[in-house]
Formats: sequence, C-alpha cells, structure tokens
Amino acid sequence: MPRLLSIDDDRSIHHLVRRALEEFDLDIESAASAEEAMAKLTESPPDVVLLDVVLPDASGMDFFSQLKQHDPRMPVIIVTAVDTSDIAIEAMKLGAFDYLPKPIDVERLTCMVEQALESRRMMTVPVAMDELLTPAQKHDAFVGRCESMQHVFKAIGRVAAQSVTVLIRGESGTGKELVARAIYQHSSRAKGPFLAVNCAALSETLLESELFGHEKGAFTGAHSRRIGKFEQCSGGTIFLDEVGDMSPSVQGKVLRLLQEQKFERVGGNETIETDARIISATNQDLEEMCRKGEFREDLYYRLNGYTINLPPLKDRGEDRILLIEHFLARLAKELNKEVSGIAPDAQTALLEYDWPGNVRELESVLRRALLYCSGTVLLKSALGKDLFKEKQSANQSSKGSGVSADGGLARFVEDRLADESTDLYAETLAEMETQLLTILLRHTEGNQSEAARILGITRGSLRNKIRSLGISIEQVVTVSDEDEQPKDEQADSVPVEQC
Ligand SMILES: Nc1ncnc2c1ncn2[C@@H]1O[C@H](COP(=O)(O)OP(=O)(O)OP(=O)(O)O)[C@@H](O)[C@H]1O
Repeated sequence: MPRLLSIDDDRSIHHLVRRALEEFDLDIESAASAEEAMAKLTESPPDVVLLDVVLPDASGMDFFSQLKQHDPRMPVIIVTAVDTSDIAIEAMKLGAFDYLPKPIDVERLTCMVEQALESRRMMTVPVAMDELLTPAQKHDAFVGRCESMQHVFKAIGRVAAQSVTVLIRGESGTGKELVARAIYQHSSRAKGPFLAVNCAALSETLLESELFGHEKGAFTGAHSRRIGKFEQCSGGTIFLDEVGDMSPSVQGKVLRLLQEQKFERVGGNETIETDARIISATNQDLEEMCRKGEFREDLYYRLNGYTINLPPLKDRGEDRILLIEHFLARLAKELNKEVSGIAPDAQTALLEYDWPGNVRELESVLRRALLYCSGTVLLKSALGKDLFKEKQSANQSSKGSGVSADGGLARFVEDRLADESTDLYAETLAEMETQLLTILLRHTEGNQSEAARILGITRGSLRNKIRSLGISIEQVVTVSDEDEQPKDEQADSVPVEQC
C-alpha cells in the first residue's frame, strides 16, 4: 500500500489529512518535527510527503533540500500559510510537486495527493519488457513477443541513453505511456523527475500555464505565481502526451524551449532556463497536420529526434493471447476472482475482434467480463454480446470505452437471460452503475468532484467505483468532445487527466 507522510507540528492538520484521505488506499503517517520526519523517512520511504514549511526544529527550505537529497523523485507537496507562499514558490522551482495554502481545501488536497501518487507510480514502478511477470511482482509488465513489439523494445534500449527527443506514435491505447516510462527508466535521467502532461485535456490557457507557469494576474484566475512543469522538471524528463493537440501559441513556446532551453512564464519577463528531456506521443497524423498548417513543421522535426511506432493490437498476432492471459491473471487477483482460464469460444471471439481501442480496450473488456464471471473459467457469455455488436458498428468511437451508456436495461436483462446467467442481480447492478457513471461523467466533462456531488456520494467512493467498473475518464471525456461540448475553461478547475 502506498505511504504518505504528513509533516506538521499542528496536530489538527494530521487529523484533517487523515479524514480527507480515509477512502484512499493509503498508509498515512505523521511527524511533528524535521527530526521525527527524517527518522520515519529513513525507516520506510513514503510515496508522497506533505510538508509544512514552518517546523519547530528546521527551516522549511533546508528541510525540503534534505528531503530532495534523500530521494529526488519523492513528490513533496508544500503546505503553507499565506505569508510563506514565497517559500513554497521557491520550493517548486527546486522540484516540489505542488503547494497547498492553509486553510487546507480538502478537495484540492485529495486531488493533489492523487496526482502525486500517480506521478510517483510512473517514476518508480518499473516497466518490465523482458518477460511476462507474475501479477504478484511489483512491475508494470510490457507484454510483447511479436516481431513489431521486439523492434519497439530494441528501439527503447537504443534511444534511452541518448539525450535526444523521442516521438512515440500509435493509436490510442497501444502503450505509448509505457514506452515513455520505459525510456525514462532506462535513461541517465532515471534518478530525476518524470512528469506527464496530457496536452489534449487542458484548454490553451491552462496548458500554457501548466507547462511554463504564470505570474500573478497573468489571466483571470491567476491569483498567485505558478511554477510550470518545465521549470519543475529541470534535469528530468517531461512526457507530452497528445502533442498534436497543442495550440499554435503553445507550439511556438515549446519550439523556442527546444531551440534555446529558455522560456518565460505566462505574463512574465524573466527568462528561465531549463534542461528537461522531452518525450512526446501522438495518435494523430502530424505530417498531414504540418501540410495543413495545423502543426509547425520546425517543431515536428525538433520533437522527432527519434520515432517509435507502436503497432495496433489487431496486428500483434500471438501477443493478443499473451495479453489476454496477462490481464486475466492480473485482474483475477485484483478483483479477487477465482478465474484461471478462458473458454475456447471466448478466446476466439476476443481474437476475431479488431480492438479499435487497442490494449486499453482489451483490458477494459476483460475487467468487465471478470466482474460478470462467477465460475473459474471465463465464458463467452461474460464478454457481453452487446458490447461486441456496438464496437463493430460503423459509427463507433475509435477510442471505444467499453461502456454502453445508452443500452436499454430490458435488453440487457433479456440478453443475460438468454445466456443463462446465474448471477443476474450482481451483473445488472454493475451494468446500471456503469451506465449511470458514464452518463454523469460525460455531463460533468470528467469532473469527478462535480459528479460525486450530484450523485450524493463521496469522491473516494466514486473513484473506487470508476476503478472497479473499468470506466476510463479520458475516454468518457473524449466522447463528450466529439459531441462538441466545450472543454472546461475554468482556471481553478481540475485537469481531467490528472484527477
Ligand atoms: N503491451 C502491453 N502490455 C501490457 N499492458 C499494456 C500494453 N500496452 C498497453 N498496456 C496497458 O494498456 C493501458 C493503455 O496503455 P497506455 O496508456 O500506455 O496507452 P496510450 O497509447 O498512451 O494511450 P492514449 O493514446 O489513449 O494516451 C495501460 O493500462 C497499459 O498499462
């Protein structure tokens, strides 16, 4: 279980932190002084630290530097009273993860902790390419024995140690983020930070501010200075996902950064230098975008120091069977199911399907199937006929969320009866919950806090349900974008890819 260490001499803060995070699967420890914190850190390293910069026995900045020396990849969230916010900003420049003013806003705290844990996971959970690992091992297995995936693994090995930019290409859900993490973990920057930014999930203003930071008053809602990811990540690696979605203005700033390693915060004059390695990824045809004038050609060449192409799942031959076995073993453990095999007709159905949402969709389909499955063998009936029909229809989303938000309940029950289900109550509840949450998350454009408020449940319960039902927020929001609903423009809103 991940560990959080809260360092503050005010006991009421520890109490608040515990209550706010009680629904996280987190082991929460507290320390009232720098000395006590260091003893706890040394005994057992935490995955995220909340640090009050005013401690009885140390200056906040000195102690922050000690923490960073101890573990440069540990996300530290600085907690400050308003009059210490300058210290927090200084700490951010030196690589603090984020900062939180007192009085603590519980919503922001939970959001930041969630982001910090994800960031820690990306940096520290090894991506294992060499063999199929058992689910008990603490690795994210990168399954691939087919020839094209072996090329990918070799390319990762070749490019990791060089300090060139890398452009990872492939359809959605093919494993681009795994490739980026594997490159980082095998590079000479592996001890430095790795920060990921999804360029498609933020409006132009928010993305610019997320990457480059902003000065107080730079735009409506910019209440204080913010340090951007490029500044925070100096000496580390930044992963720009969905890079084709950057606006022309952000493209121009990223180009200058690649040419000169320099930039200015939004609304600022100070020129800042950074040394962050850029790995980017896209599922778009950047060459075509260059031809149409939608993507800067000079930036395309700068980002594309080396290209890694990920094949779609349907072209990975026997890997599909390995992936099915891998996910069945992992998900059975995670969902506490006894399933140890798959019926031949179920396997054939999975192999015949063309998987527009690629590996992510396969994982999502198997997760739902396991939720429905009551025996030790996964039957074809658990895969859901509906799902396959819908997925193969002409007007489906290329992302494929694995969720049918408009299927009728009566039809679902009839189908399950036809399949001779013996677990109809649990199956129907899971189906209804999936549909309800999908519709609502589309309505709130992926904003989980808002969705939890409307549902009348806590954000933690919503998050648990989203995970156990295998709903992908990113995909839900993508469907909403296709419906031409506006993206969230609020400066203080929560980026959907992170929260
Ligand atoms: N070869 C693989 N072996 C095991 N798991 C994989 C593999 N490829 C992808 N996955 C899993 O599939 C999911 C999607 O992968 P990932 O997020 O890396 O895809 P992506 O190409 O970055 O998607 P997107 O374009 O939508 O951002 C993740 O849970 C990842 O761990």
